[in-house]
Amino acid sequence: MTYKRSEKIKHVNNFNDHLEVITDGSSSTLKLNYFWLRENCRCEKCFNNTTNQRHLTIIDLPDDVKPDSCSFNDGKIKILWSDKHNSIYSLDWIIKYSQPEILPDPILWSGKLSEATTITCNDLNSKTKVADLIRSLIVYGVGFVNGLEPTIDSTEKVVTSMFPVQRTFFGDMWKVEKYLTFLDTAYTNEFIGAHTDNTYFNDAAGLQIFHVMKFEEGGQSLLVDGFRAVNDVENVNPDFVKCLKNVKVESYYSDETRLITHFDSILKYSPCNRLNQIRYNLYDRSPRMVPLPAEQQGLFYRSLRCLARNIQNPNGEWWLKLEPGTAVFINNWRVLHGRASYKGSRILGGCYVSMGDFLSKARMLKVII
Ligand SMILES: C[N+](C)(C)CCCC[C@H](N)C(=O)O
Ligand SMILES: O=C(O)CCC(=O)C(=O)O
Repeated sequence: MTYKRSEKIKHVNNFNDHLEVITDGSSSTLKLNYFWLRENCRCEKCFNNTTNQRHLTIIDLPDDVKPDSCSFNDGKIKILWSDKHNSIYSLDWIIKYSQPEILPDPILWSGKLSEATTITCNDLNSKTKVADLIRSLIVYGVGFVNGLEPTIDSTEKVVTSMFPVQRTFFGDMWKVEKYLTFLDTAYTNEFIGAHTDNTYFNDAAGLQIFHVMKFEEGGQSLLVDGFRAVNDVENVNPDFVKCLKNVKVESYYSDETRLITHFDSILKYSPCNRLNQIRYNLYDRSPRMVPLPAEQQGLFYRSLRCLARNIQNPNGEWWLKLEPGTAVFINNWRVLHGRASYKGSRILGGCYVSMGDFLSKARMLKVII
């Protein structure tokens, strides 16, 4: 049930451990736990309105706190609590924090995606245009910015006009050629199949920005909607999706100076059980399968192979040629990327942006409310 903002209160009823608020904008009822209301009092004694942090801690309050009296008018609910504290709550605040954040719904795609938003460098001063790019990254997982100079500086300027760059051991802005600066296929001229990055980090980058600044032959880019592939697996066998959601696999990066590993599931879901992230990288997956018992590894491999077949389904692949001057922005929690092998010189610039910083910008521009 999604409540609209600026609804009106029709009734308020007190129950043993919660308040029920009936509004004129929706058929159902808001059920508000008394302790939740009391510990979220926004008066200056309970809450620091400068730092947006609570003053009180939950053990400061009696377990059985409940209203001695309760009234409402003009979109506000006033409560005198049994601990003799007075609180005032706005209905808009209650509605905002009584339901999940509202994001644009994802739209699954296969093959060439003409609906992805493209903006130009000149659009970066427009909140509306930047919001369009961000919306495309939530709805489709892909967006483009063109009009760049074919340089790292120009790429950095475009990205940092919207988001801070996420630093990893690869650096802040990276420049990728066929020299093994790091021990990864990306730093060769070989084919790379569809994958998401950073499965060996706890916090996989939310965005990956690629700008092919120079190329000679080959090196086309591949994009695949990971959420579409998961949907296809669900249609084959829901138990495979459940397995990929529950089994945690180890990924790793190893070179002479570092060994980075991280255990996590390939599919991760939001608290509302919506697919929130795919962490799929067959290249960086570690041989270590424990603690998964050997007798359960058969189901895991059947599940992963089903996902791999759907990811590698040619009908779902979008092959595109990134030209110097155009940067592709990829939602690395949803869309997989890869590239064809190439000959001669090729220079790829880019960077990561954390999912936290991306979603924060989306909230500031009201793409998420
Ligand atoms: C993007 N950049 C070239 C810096 C990293 C390339 C390494 C990607 C790594 N296999 C991963 O999946 O995280
Ligand atoms: O070279 C490319 O276009 C992409 C390389 C890649 O897959 C990566 O850096 O994760």
